[in-house]
Amino acid sequence: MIIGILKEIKPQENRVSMTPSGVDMMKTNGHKVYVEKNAGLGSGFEDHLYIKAGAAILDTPEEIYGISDMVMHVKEPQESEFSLIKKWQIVFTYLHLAADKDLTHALLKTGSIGIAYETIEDRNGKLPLLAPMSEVAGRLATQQGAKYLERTFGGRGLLLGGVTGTPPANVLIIGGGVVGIHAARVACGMGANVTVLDMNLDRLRYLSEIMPANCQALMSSPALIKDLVKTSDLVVGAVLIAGAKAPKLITKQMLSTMKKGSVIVDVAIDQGGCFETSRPTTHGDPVYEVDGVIHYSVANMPGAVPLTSTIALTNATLPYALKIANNGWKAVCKDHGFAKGVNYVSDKLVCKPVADAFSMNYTALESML
Ligand SMILES: NC(=O)C1=CN([C@@H]2O[C@H](COP(=O)(O)OP(=O)(O)OC[C@H]3O[C@@H](n4cnc5c(N)ncnc54)[C@H](O)[C@@H]3O)[C@@H](O)[C@H]2O)C=CC1
Ligand SMILES: CC(=O)C(=O)O
Repeated sequence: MIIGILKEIKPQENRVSMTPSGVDMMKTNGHKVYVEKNAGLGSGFEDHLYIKAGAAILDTPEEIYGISDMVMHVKEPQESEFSLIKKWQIVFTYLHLAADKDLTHALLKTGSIGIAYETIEDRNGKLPLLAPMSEVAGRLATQQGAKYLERTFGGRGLLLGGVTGTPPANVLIIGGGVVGIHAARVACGMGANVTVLDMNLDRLRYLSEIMPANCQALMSSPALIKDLVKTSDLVVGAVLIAGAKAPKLITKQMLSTMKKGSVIVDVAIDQGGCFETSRPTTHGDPVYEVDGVIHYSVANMPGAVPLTSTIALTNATLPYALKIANNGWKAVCKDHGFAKGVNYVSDKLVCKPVADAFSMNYTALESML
């Protein structure tokens, strides 16, 4: 198979979808890899490393799209790329379609096959290609929250852990999955008073067993969220219903009861955000204020730390890319977890949560195989 590695063009996105060692692995398996010029630069991989591993470098995205059977990205294709995507080309990347109707329509028009990292499941129903970036984003959520609580960044002027004789900050984390646990670990390590909410009793039991004493894990409910936001200094939104638009858990009215200068970090913004007042921001302009509450809602948080994120991401994506290249996407769909990653085939939406998000027609993937 011919695989094309595109340079990310989303603002301040410095990750890349394959490392030179991934190229080497593809080559060993008999595949050809083309890498767009300088695609790996932001992650510390110069073109000569890709050439040494066996890739050829092409100057433009036009050339990469033109020659490849499968293109790989980190983030969703941007508007300038829609006309370059070929019919029946495999587009393997994060797509987050449920958050973006225009993107969904644009990709369906290309006639390509969209396989989303974030909806592929493993045999335990977990999301192995989302997890590494959720680990990064969870840790960053607390790091960014702590920063924006500083007075010079517009916050209340509170140190997350406090110091001797002063109270720590109250951190509320809604969603105790991968993002949630990593956000909680960092906040606990910094000495904050942490509450994690989830709907899944098994997950709450696990969190209660392994988290330190300054973390309590509670059953999520609208009433409890309404109550807790009033005393929270930092709130992290970390819920997910796989593939679907995020539920809105903090309304504008609830926001108005929060302390001025408190911070909310909506990590779930890539699925539309779980706070009513959230809108996507960028690393260049990451925050805005509503009712005196600082909102941080960058949709590609791991892009801030590409040296860590690229390695973590490609460790997870490469085995799947290799399976697609070795067997073809249809054969890999015999694995039901992988099949969940296929979001659209030509002009048909085959991911039900995405179809539901926009009341669009859903086609069962089986009928396309
Ligand atoms: N902004 C960014 O750069 C990034 C965003 N994300 C996003 O972060 C979100 C969370 O991802 P993960 O932690 O990997 O998902 P996950 O599936 O590991 O965890 C989600 C948790 O939310 C819980 N949940 C669902 N509804 C809830 C509710 N109403 N109240 C409380 N908990 C609820 C689930 O039980 C689950 O434990 C996703 O939207 C993901 O796409 C992930 C990585 C980077
Ligand atoms: C998960 C995702 O969309 C990201 O890492 O940017």
